Amino acid sequence: MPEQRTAATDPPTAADGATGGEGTGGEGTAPPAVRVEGLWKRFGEQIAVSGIDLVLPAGRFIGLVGPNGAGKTTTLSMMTGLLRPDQGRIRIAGHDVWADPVAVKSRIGVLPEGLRMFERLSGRELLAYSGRLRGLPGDQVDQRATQLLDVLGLAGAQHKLVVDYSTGMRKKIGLASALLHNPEVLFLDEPFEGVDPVSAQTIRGVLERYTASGATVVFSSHVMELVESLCDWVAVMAQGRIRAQGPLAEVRGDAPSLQSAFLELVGAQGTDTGASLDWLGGGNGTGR
Ligand SMILES: Nc1ncnc2c1ncn2[C@@H]1O[C@H](COP(=O)(O)OP(=O)(O)OP(=O)(O)O)[C@@H](O)[C@H]1O
Repeated sequence: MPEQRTAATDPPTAADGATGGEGTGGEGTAPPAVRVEGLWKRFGEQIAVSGIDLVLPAGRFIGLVGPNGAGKTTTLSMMTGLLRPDQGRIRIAGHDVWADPVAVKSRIGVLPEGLRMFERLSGRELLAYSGRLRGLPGDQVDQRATQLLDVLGLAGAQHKLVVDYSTGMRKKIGLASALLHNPEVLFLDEPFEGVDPVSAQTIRGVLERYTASGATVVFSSHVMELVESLCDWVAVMAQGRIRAQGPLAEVRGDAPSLQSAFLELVGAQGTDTGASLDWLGGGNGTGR
């Protein structure tokens, strides 16, 4: 098992200008967007999340990366109040997810994995429903919904039922719904999966603009090139543990790319890349 990258696993200090004491209220000392302490989750014999600590500063574009089964979705589900931890504490912008759920839910937007939506609503009806559920006035919901549908290229499909949307369209209407109330922190589980390059570029633009205004995006992905080009902060997870966290450049270290740093951090270098599958391909007519 590789060692943790010590410099990058230390929580950021006030000197980073990124975080400070929890709700101390002083200038430049806003609480981090997310603070996780001693978080555990077990499913039967399987430990999905193994006592992790994380500090994700506000105003950053943050990537949570890790191989399949690392515990990313489980962690995001606990951060957003969708799954109760066995042990540990999570605070969003200084508010405890389980002790103060209303304060937390009003501050976050969530695009979960395998998003369940009210599929018999049209895209526009779904946004109207989400906005009203968030307590926004009707005219504001209408205005924001129109703008989001336009920007995300869904205006032409706004009256179509969500059940008839493609995978990418579902991601986009889910994102619109998560952004409608202008949350402080946006959690996205694999937001670019199934999204075409043009739509991905649009989503990217929307998210970059959103973080530039001081909001925080936390998203999970396996696609290192994407994380490297979008994020300024990353947390690397493997086997339920945090292997590294910190500014992208620090986590990447001397490695030529985030991909190489990632392989080293998760201990996947030298993994069998399929050489043992010597029967595969070649068209030699044997063993088929
Ligand atoms: N509801 C569940 N019941 C049993 N085991 C679960 C459940 N949810 C997750 N796990 C297990 O917990 C571990 C972490 O899963 P998780 O979905 O959090 O990983 P992930 O990093 O999001 O993976 P991927 O990138 O493949 O989506 C895996 O071993 C998974 O099988």
